[in-house]
Amino acid sequence: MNTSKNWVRSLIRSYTSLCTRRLTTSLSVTNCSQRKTRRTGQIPVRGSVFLPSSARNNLMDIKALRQDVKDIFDAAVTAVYPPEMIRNTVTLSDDDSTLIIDGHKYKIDNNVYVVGFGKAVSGMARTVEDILGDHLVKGIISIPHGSQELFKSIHKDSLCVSENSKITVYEGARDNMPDDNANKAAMAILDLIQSLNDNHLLIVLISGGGSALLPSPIPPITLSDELEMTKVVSTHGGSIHDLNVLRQNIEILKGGGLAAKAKPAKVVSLILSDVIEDKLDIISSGPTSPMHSSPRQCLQILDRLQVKDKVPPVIIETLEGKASKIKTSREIDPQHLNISSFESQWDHVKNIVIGSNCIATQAAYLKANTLGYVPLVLTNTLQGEAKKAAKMFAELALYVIYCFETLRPDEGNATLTAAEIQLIELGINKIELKRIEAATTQAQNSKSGVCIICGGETIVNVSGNGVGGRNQEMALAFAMEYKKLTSNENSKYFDKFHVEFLSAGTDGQDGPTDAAGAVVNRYLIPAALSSKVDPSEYLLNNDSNTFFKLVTTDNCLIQTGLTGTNVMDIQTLIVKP
Ligand SMILES: Nc1ncnc2c1ncn2[C@@H]1O[C@H](COP(=O)(O)OP(=O)(O)OP(=O)(O)O)[C@@H](O)[C@H]1O
Ligand SMILES: O=C(O)[C@H](O)CO
Repeated sequence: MNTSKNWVRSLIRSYTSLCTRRLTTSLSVTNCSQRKTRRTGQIPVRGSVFLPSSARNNLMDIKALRQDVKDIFDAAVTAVYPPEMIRNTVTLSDDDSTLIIDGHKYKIDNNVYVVGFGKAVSGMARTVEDILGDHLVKGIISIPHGSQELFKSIHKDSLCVSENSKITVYEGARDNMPDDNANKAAMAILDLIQSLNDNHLLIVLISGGGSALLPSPIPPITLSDELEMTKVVSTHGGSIHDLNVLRQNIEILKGGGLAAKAKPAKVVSLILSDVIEDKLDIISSGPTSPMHSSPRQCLQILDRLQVKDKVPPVIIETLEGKASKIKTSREIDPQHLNISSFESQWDHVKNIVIGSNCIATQAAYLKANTLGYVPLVLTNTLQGEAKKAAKMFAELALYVIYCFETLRPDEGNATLTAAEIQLIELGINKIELKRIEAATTQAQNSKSGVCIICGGETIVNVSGNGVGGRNQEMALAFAMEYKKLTSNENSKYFDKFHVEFLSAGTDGQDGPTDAAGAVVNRYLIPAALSSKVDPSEYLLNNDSNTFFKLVTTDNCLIQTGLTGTNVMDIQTLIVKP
């Protein structure tokens, strides 16, 4: 047997043994009682982390790769910058008489109104007003507390409404929770839209965070009942989908309510999606989208989460009352459904998604291509535990390395079996594996690297008391997992590859930190360990941000500042020989 085949065999053996070991290793177990003795809540800082000398020899390559991965993320965020997206979608005809929105024409004559709610709506509103000029009669937007001041302080004035704006700005929903200010904004919006007639055009600006910024409980439910329900559902395992289905059924303006109240005015919604699969009824609870849920489904959600006795009784009574009487469009027997009358309820409305995670990852793809990589968008629906996603990315990095290595003519593809099994278990399907393999072949032929791009939103069940976010946690977990996977007798083969992994939020803020996310490579963990900093302690304590702040010579934190947009998170993995 020739030497290269021996090498492959030993690689299979060590890979398989690693897989077996991994099944019995748990990264996520946290011993809270141990940490109760810590007074500060964070692991004490033991010194800074410096790059090892092996890394310093490769410094130029490492720096270039890190810059590339950051540039790819920047390109993704820039593509969904609210003013750009609005300008790409909305134009005024040369004679100033027609507004063209996504190809649809609206005759206008000083008869346009604007309402909006969401974290990215401020910049959208500014641009719409700039385009409309005198055609805009009046507007109201509801945006997060302190955002105008914040955008000004970071010199992003184009994200703030102008000084003499006709748009009234309400700021509220501290900590993404419905509050009095947001409720006042919702009631002002309700008054405005109810005053419109069929000569009016209403532009609705919607982005993530809009649900909390537009609370409009149907009496006798009160704002505090709604707040209580929001807290209970989100702290008992309810997803944003669960929460927004409930909101659709207990609020005036959600679940299509805004579009219904604005009738007979024409309604055009410009939507920046922050949810998986861009579901219109879920983004900000779908104020201008047909509702696909019913009170009965709401009761089932509360049953599943086992919170029926924790939610204010008035909400349960309302839902039960409605469930006994009302049928939604979905519950009506299709044979008896009068399709034309259902559609006519909606023919005054157009919902247009102007920005999404898909658009952002597409821009990342183009940038990676320009930088000479072979790019691949793997998914826009990455979900689940951040640590589990990290494991998947580490396995993917290894898989790409194996593809690069086994593409050598005399080595066959035996090594892929163990890697494939592991990745399939982690949710990557065979077609995706084939796409990665094809990209690697292309990279091999063009002597470049592979760049795998993903988007979506993961979760962290925070059990520690450190400071971090889901993206920083994923980046740290990736670095640790990659180190673990490659620390065997074949490590010198893995050392022939540069691996750079970034995970960051497009809104520029990852959890309650001032970073958008983090970028890591294989030097990080050895550097930390040799500086007597144990990364696993930080990971267990959900203290990724503190950990990355220690890495002083190799800036791992992505610090964009608030970007003014929000289309979930982006991950980029580069593997280059
Ligand atoms: N110490 C921590 N380590 C890791 N993750 C954390 C930590 N503290 C909070 N998080 C996570 O941060 C998330 C909240 O952060 P963030 O505000 O960025 O998300 P969001 O509410 O989904 O808003 P958006 O969709 O606008 O990003 C929570 O899901 C929580 O799991
Ligand atoms: O506001 C909301 O409901 C979430 O951000 C999803 O759009």
